[in-house]
Amino acid sequence: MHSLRQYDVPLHKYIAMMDLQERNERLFYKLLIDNVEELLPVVYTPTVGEACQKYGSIYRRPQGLYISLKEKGKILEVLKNWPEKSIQVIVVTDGERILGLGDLGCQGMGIPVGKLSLYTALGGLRPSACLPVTIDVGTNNEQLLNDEFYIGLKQRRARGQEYTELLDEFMNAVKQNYGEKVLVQFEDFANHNAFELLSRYSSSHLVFNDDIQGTASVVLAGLISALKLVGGSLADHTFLFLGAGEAGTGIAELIALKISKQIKSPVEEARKKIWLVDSKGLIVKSRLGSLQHFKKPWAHEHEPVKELVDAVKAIKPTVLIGSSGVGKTFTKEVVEAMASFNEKPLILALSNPTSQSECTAEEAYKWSKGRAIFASGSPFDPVNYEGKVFVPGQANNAYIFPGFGLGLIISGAIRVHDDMLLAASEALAAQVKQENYDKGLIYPPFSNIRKISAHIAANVAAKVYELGLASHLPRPKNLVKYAESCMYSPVYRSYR
Ligand SMILES: O=C([O-])CC(=O)C(=O)O
Ligand SMILES: [Mg+2]
Repeated sequence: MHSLRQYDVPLHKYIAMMDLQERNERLFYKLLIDNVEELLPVVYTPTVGEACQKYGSIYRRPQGLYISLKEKGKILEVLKNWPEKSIQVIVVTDGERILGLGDLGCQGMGIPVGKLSLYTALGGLRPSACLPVTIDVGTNNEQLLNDEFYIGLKQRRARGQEYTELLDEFMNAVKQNYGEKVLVQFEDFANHNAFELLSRYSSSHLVFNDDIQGTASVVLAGLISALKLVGGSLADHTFLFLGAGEAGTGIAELIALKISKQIKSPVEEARKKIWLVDSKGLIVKSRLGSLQHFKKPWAHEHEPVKELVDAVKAIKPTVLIGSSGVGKTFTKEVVEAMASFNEKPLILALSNPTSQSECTAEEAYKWSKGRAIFASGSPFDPVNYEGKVFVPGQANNAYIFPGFGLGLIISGAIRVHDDMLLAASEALAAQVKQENYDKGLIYPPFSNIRKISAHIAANVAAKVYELGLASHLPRPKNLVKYAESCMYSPVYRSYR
């Protein structure tokens, strides 16, 4: 830590951490686990975003497995080249929508690598059981196509049948090589492919889309927990989203599912409390003809509204959620409007990295005169507003996916079910303590994350058993203890 702290530039810390991961993996994880709050922003969001943007020029040693269009027909062979044979979790991207930074092509590899480091550090999966994969189908990023240091195929993205066949071959090869209990986590695909891949493989493979489902679960946890501060039940609230992509519609769907279970009515009824704004304005019935399929369920009866601020004034949400990947969109006017009709406006600025955040923590507190309950996807430092210290929470899927994955692995789950996402949300929300609420936090601190992950894993595994989707029988009695006992710890073996 002493050497790492010599670097002022976050990217230099990132490079030093990657070098350490290569040189001494145990020490890397020991450091990360013991200093999680300090190092998470280095190996993960936001620094990993900058690392992906500059991946070609900071490249030292290869990490992860690249599968390109050129390997079509030979993917199984390529998988067999990977030195580790017993893989439990694969995180895969095609780099088309890296965080809120757009198409970074092959340089998106930083994301699977970073996510899997967290699987080990936060969730206790063995490093050797984790496989980062980047599928290289080209990039439409002109700057990268003209960059001499670009590490991927220099061609525009393959689409349609060529793309589908490559992904299909990959998914089949994965199942053939590692069996049906390997978890495949899709990460940072563009909307059109993300929804399609999840629905295509969710009935044949153990698949999980972190941006759709992981984000949904972490946000729902934050909302359940925030009810302690704002009062009422979930069904008493009105939700407005800026952004109707993977995160936005994923979160909206999970909130609706939770509300429908609470009020014992169909999910269509619950959806009426939830409104989405996309780049063309409020999603309303009159736009149905031109909406992408994943937005259609959110088209409610209302006159067209173009601007977010006007949608806020018209809908009067109690909860405002930013998930569009576009920064600085929660303007002073938007936050002030939220604060004008809410005693404690709940504002979640989820887009990553920090540059894409809808507003900063300081802005949320200042513009709401210290009344907002705020959390963001990327971390912000505590804010001193008029003598009071506010600690913003980090509503990042990193709270959920490591424990969620651990729960699937220890139970030998063969499929993911939405009820498992609800189980993860409830477990996370239950970990928020009074001392956290006192600081305005709706998430527990990351410093306890391994314990939190064990609780999430246990609740998820319990649901896997309950749904009859577990293959590891019999069910362990104490699932929290069992989850803890399965976790990898970076200790040296003792030699005599
Ligand atoms: O990586 C993160 O910090 C969260 C995430 O999945 C994304 O923004 O795509
Ligand atoms: Mg992501």
